[in-house]
Amino acid sequence: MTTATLNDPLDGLSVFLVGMMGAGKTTVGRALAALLDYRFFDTDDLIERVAGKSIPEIFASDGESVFRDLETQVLEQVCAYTRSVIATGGGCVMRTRNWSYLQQGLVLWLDVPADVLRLRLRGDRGRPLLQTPDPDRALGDLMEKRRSRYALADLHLSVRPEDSAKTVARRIVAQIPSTRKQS
Ligand SMILES: Nc1ncnc2c1ncn2[C@@H]1O[C@H](COP(=O)(O)OP(=O)(O)OP(=O)(O)O)[C@@H](O)[C@H]1O
Ligand SMILES: O=C(O)C1=C[C@@H](O)[C@@H](O)[C@H](O)C1
Repeated sequence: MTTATLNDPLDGLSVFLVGMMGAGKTTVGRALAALLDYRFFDTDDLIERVAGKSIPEIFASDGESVFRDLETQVLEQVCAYTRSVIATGGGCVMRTRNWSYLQQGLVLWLDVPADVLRLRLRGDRGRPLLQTPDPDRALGDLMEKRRSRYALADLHLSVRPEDSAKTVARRIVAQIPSTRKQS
C-alpha cells in the first residue's frame, strides 16, 4: 500500500517559492501542492486577510514599509507549517530577517526571463511597484536588484517560456531528490 506520506520526496518539508512578480509562484505553487498532496498558501493573500484590504490599498494608504512588516509577520507564522507549498511575494527576499523563516523549508527560485514577465504583466493593475510611467523598466530594475538574493535559494529552476505551470511543477518534483535538505 502507498500513501502520500510514503511517497513524499520532501518528508514533510515545506517549499517556499521565490521569484519575481509574474514568475508563476501562485500558479505553479497550486500545481505543485496538488502533486505533492501539500497545503497551499500565498503570502500575498494572507497579508490581505490580516490587513483587511488589498495590496494596492495597503501600499496607497499605509506605504510599502507597512506592507513589508506585514509580509515578515505572515512569513513568521506560515513557516511553522509542514507539508505546505508557500508562494511568497516577489520582494520578500530583500529583508535579511525573512530568510530565517524561508530557511525553515526548501527555498526554490522560479527564474523566468524578463521578456516573458513583461508580457505576462502587461497592463497589470494589481502590482503597485509597476504602476509607473515605464513599468517594463521598473520590472527590469527590480530584477537587477533582486537577482543575487533569489540566487541564495536552495534550488534554481529556469522556467522555459513554453513550460505550462503543470510542467514546471513536474520539473520541480523531479529535481527535489537531488536538492533536499535534512528536516
Ligand atoms: N507557466 C506559465 N505559463 C503561462 N502563464 C503563466 C505561467 N505561470 C504563470 N502564468 C501567468 O502569469 C501571470 C502571473 O502568475 P502568478 O500570479 O502565478 O505569478 P506570481 O509569481 O505569483 O506573481 P506575484 O508575485 O506578483 O503574486 C498569471 O496570469 C498566470 O496565469
Ligand atoms: O515584487 C514585489 O515587491 C511585490 C510582489 C507582489 O507579489 C506583492 O507582494 C507586492 O505587489 C510586492
